[in-house]
Amino acid sequence: MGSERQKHIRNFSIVAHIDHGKSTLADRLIEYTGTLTTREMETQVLDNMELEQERGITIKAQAVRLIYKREDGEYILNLIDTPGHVDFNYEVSRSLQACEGAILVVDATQGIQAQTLANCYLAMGNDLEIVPVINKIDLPSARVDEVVKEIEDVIGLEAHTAPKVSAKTGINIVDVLDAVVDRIPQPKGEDDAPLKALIFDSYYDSYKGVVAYVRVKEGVIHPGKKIKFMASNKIYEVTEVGVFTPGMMPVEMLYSGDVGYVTGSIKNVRDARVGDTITDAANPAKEALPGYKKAIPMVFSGIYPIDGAKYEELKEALEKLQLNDAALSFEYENSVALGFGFRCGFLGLLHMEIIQERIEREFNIDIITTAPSVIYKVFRTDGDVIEITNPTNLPSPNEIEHMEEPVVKASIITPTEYVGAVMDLCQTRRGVYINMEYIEQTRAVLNYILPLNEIIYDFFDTLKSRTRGYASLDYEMSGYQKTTLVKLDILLNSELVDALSMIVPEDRAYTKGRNITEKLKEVIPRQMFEIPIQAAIGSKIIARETVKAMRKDVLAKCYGGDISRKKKLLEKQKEGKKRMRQVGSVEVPQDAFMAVLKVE
Ligand SMILES: Nc1nc2c(ncn2[C@@H]2O[C@H](COP(=O)(O)OP(=O)(O)OP(=O)(O)O)[C@@H](O)[C@H]2O)c(=O)[nH]1
Repeated sequence: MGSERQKHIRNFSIVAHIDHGKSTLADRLIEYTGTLTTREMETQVLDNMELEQERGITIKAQAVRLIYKREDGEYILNLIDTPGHVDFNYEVSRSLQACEGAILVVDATQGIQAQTLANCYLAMGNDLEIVPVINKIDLPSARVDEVVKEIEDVIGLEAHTAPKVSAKTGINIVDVLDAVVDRIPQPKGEDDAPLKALIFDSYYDSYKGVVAYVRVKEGVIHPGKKIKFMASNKIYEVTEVGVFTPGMMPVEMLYSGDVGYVTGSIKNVRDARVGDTITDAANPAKEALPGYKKAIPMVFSGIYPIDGAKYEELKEALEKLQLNDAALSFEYENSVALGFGFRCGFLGLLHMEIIQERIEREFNIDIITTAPSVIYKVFRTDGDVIEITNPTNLPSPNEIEHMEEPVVKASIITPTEYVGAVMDLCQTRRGVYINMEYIEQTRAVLNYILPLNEIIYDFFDTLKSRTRGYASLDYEMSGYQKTTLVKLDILLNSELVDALSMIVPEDRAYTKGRNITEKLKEVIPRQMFEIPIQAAIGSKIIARETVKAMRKDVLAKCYGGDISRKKKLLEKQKEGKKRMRQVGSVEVPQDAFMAVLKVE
């Protein structure tokens, strides 16, 4: 039946479509329960990564303990924050496993959006109690009654009694706390059973070592205890356990039902993987907690240091990032054009951009990223099937029987007036229409099968611009489909640049080749000699542009003998050079590698 203590614990997450106010609501809950003073609040506390704030999205799941006092007693509410972007669905799912319930925030001006549905289904799949909360009721454009109806009709959750709040102004926030206490079940589990604690997040701290965020399901955990990580089989002694207030506050013991952290001078996060179960080394549990939905990288690209000497540094940076990011994968790769680097696997394009930015900002390494690729399956004529994430490794056409590419089931919610525009976009991206449903006659849910390759570049941006920002997108992997694909190569000054090769559908190769050569012509600066830019399939050239030779030296601009000015100019030129990479005989700017992706 659970202990007296557990009656006063609730573990919950907040899920929502992006921008529906999850972080703002979390802040209000923190503020209301007095976990932080208003001054400490300043900015949204749960989004505390610098990058995250700039992009306004929640990336890493975090936790905070709220103390809520009301007439019938004092409750410990453990709030576990979850990310809202499709790239990070895996983090949502692992956070949800640590909870008994979830608040589903729906923006009263926007209603149900694609990720409202996706996150809600994810929570339902984890058997969580879902508490809908209608947010932004302070806005004049709020349509509370309609949104209640949408939630009831589309999701099938009772929503008349849902808290109707403004996370911004604080209206009715207490209703949310009451709903959490009254509707979300208390945790179960026995303190005297063998320890089972689920790691739902972790990060590397240079003083404490790996800090594992845990939900204790059974048993207790305290400093001095020898613990075993069931997947890695590693044993450590606990040095500290604690709770999030939201800073880390050490406590004597974590009991079953608790959410907190565990440290143990763990040097390597691979020993304490997210999703693993911690047990008692002396009295181990018979089996681990059911595994998480594993994060599988979907998008791969090469990352190379601009300065080849920084290869080791780049490796260390990736290792460090991996400590905090179970979904990031990398392996050594070698490119003729770019030298030593790494083939990295990401959840999606946003994830990739975030990693790139962190390498440059936090580790101060200038990098070149090559065109992202999905995982292609190549069925060889000799009967073997291989998986390709780097176009360079594609066997020659005569060795290929056929190829398959990954596809996703995409679900797009749009106001009905943009249905035509959305269908048109999906069509040009090789989409296959499945069906369309209506939400209250004003909006439509369009379901398509789309090649993953078509949506990893700029699908989302294009969708947004074609629907004036109103459409929302969610997608899930949906297997592989047979497609006729070819490798498109780019030659600079007649030399093949392996890092610019990409795999494209055969019927798109010509257009793509033309667009890429045109784009490269724009981004490659003039040099001392003429540079032909060619696109080729095998030995067949399908497009060509030329960068004309430079006529004047930069110094020619300096009249007279103003040395300091000349110096400045040379200095500036050196700065510019840093972002360049010598590829064969040609200097290629870093953004050329990304620019080729952005071509339609
Ligand atoms: N008017 C009004 N604006 C709100 C309310 N709640 C949130 N907002 C605003 O909506 C925007 C998005 O809020 P966030 O809390 O960052 O949304 P989120 O769901 O956490 O978004 P991600 O972290 O990006 O997933 C911000 O500009 C908030 O200030 C509300 O109740 N009323």
